[in-house]
Amino acid sequence: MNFVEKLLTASRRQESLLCVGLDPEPGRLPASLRQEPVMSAIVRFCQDIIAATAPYACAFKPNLAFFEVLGPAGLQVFQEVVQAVPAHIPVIADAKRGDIGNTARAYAKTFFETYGCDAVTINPYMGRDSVAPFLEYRDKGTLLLCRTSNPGARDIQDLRVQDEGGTLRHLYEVVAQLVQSWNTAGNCGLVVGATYPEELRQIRAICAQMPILIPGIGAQGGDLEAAVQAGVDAQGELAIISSSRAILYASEGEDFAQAAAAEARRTRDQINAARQKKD
Ligand SMILES: O=C(O)c1cc(=O)[nH]c(=O)n1[C@@H]1O[C@H](COP(=O)(O)O)[C@@H](O)[C@H]1O
Repeated sequence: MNFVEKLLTASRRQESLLCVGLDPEPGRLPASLRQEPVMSAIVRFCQDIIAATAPYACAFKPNLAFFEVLGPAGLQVFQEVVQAVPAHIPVIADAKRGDIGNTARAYAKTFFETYGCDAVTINPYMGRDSVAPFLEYRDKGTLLLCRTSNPGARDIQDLRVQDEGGTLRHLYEVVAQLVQSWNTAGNCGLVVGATYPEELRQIRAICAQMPILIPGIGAQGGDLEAAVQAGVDAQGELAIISSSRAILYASEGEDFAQAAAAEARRTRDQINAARQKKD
């Protein structure tokens, strides 16, 4: 089963477009976990969050920064967290890598083979040959940054450049067009912030059948309904609406897992309501 099939299967089974982001911060763990050594505390925190929110999630997205910051043992923690995700739910490694060919090959092997992730976020800035080693893994997903959720996204991604046909377009539109042409194996996706629904709508029009990872709801304040309606495909699927802090830290007390489950369920239901409204 390739990434898109696995994503659609999980999404339909769970009736969910919600991706739970795993961005664990030691300072925000509940008091009881803060008594434990930090590595085991983070593993336990993520395991409990995964178990509590899995019924409402179509994917999990651990962000490497929050594991790498822990030092050498952080990658062991990352591995344990990836392994805690139920086998039927895809894991998206949020790594935002991008480098020359042999380095990219090592990154691809790291995320797809060493850690067994289903997809990885990649920065397309270095071009086709830097992405090619990821695309060789036909059953895995390569999700390319297109129009990110942060305010500075416009600094570079909104520049007007000529596309292959000589038409002036925003750089993010040209990225979407290029990724569409790289998608011969059906294993590409895009990353577009929920904070920019109009840009998301334009990108969905260019890449009608590609999965789009959409972070920026919750803590970043993106308009959930607008993002869902702009981001889904014609069938109301293939949008991966991601939220990290709003779910992870729904409660900083001992009831953190129940609170995360309640927030995940509420978000999943809001997303589904927005999907239905679009019909
Ligand atoms: O690639 C990403 O996931 C990503 C792209 C983007 O444009 N904006 C964005 O916030 N992200 C990631 O999505 C997560 C958002 O976290 P919350 O704002 O806590 O929901 C973080 O891990 C970000 O690194």
